[in-house]
Amino acid sequence: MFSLTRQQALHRVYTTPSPCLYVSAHRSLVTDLKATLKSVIPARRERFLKVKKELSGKTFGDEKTSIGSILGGMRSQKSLYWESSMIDMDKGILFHGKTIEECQAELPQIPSISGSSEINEMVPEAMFWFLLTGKIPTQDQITGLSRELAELGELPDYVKKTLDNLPATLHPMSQLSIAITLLNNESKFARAYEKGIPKAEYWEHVYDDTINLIAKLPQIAAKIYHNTYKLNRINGDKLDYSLPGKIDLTKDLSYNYANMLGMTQESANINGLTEVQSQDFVNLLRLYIALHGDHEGGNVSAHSTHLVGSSLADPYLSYSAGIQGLAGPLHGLAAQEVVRFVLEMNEALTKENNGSTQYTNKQIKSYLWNHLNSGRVIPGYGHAVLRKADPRFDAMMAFAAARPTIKEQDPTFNLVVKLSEIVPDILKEHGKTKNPYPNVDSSSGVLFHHYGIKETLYYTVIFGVSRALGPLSQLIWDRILGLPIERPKSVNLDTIIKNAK
Ligand SMILES: CC(=O)SCCNC(=O)CCNC(=O)[C@H](O)C(C)(C)COP(=O)(O)OP(=O)(O)OC[C@H]1O[C@@H](n2cnc3c(N)ncnc32)[C@H](O)[C@@H]1OP(=O)(O)O
Ligand SMILES: O=C([O-])CC(=O)C(=O)O
Repeated sequence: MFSLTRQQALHRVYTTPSPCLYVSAHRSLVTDLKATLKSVIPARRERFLKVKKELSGKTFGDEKTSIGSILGGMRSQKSLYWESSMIDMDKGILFHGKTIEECQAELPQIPSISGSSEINEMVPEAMFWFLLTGKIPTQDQITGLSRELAELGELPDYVKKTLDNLPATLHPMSQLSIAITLLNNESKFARAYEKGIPKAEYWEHVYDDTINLIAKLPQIAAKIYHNTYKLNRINGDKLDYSLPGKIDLTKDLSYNYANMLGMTQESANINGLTEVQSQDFVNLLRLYIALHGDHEGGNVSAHSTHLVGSSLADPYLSYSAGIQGLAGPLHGLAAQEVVRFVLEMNEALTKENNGSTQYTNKQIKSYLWNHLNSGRVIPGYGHAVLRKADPRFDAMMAFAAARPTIKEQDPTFNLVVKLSEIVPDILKEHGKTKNPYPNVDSSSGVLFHHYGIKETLYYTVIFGVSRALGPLSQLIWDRILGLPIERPKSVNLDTIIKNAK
């Protein structure tokens, strides 16, 4: 008698449409594309979820890949080569095997001007040098690199003009990706490729483009901030697009970024910071940009940069793709979402308390439950790889702890700290999140907020200035090592079912 193999039986179970779905698809009067799509969704969704539920634990044929991984964002699948950093799910990020504390102790810092803040931080230039070479740079090497970046920092006119003409309503991250894409006009790699250079020479041009891009990011970012939020209207309708501070060739990248934002004593000092506060803000940028530079290869921004670069698109186009991935709320945009969430919660609970900010933990918990029950995530919590509090979160908190006035004077900061004590237990009780602890995005925006950068939608742009460090250093290595175009195989549900083992 004809008998089905186990594979065929499985295939039949998952491919026979349920009678009611069959009927409803027949009955619908399909008149346009969207309606047609709508009519096929229920059966296809039901089948997908059934396969996901029942076959996730199985492997695809004789391969090690689990079906859960194919259908679930390739979580924990080892399929990318990345040298500069690796996440240990309990220890957090290790840069060439070194913890954040070790990097802070070993990487060069830039001493503050005397009379100002005594606490200094590692600088992004040193982190970039370390990520790219695996070697700890000397102070002199860093001074030289800072100078080189400062000399390349000025934007070409066409980039400035394009940024000046973008609508202020355009999200700062979209502006950032546009400006980076425009710089493809400068690409030495694209020009050299057009001429036809040997593969062994690719990396040198990718290196030059990378340095040029990293150098220009602070001015792009400062311009986006001023164009979007701080434009001065003069003479009625004439707009002043100039930045409140310039690039100082003797200074490091973070100082120059702060200067162009107008946050130093030497610039317009737009928020009226004291000398110590503006030194601290520069140090905040140094720490933040160094810390956020790399988080192994699988995160969306790093992976997008690597993927697009694998087609031999130049570093500008590749990193612009990375920026677009960073702009998603489950990734870098969480930096803005956290502060928005905290401010909205504060407003709602203050209102509920008839104008008093002395609301209770019980009220906070109930607010969090309402938020979760409405199907939304709590921004700044959870992680795809980490299974403990993000050590970058701890490092940012340590920055704040070393400056006691932050805690003494800033209720928003204190609310973020309070949430970090309350949310993990709520998420554990909620029972879905694999990591209920705060990630790096919980801590960063609120510190920028503290120094007067209150425009929440801007925070991820600062992330974008940083994230260039790791993915672009890996891109240089991709070309040194001649890595091929990335092209994994995709499979449809029928094939998955047929091959489930
Ligand atoms: C720099 C960075 O990118 S750090 C991450 C920044 N992003 C955020 O802070 C946004 C909030 N966090 C999240 O959405 C997630 O934790 C992510 C995107 C970071 C990781 O996603 P995943 O690896 O899929 O997490 P995980 O496996 O724990 O998810 C399981 C379930 O818990 C839910 N979950 C995860 N984190 C949270 C959270 N913070 N709040 C509520 N629910 C959550 C997921 O949405 C998922 O629900 P589902 O089964 O209904 O789809
Ligand atoms: O690693 C991730 O998936 C997200 C993250 O924290 C980062 O990219 O910094």
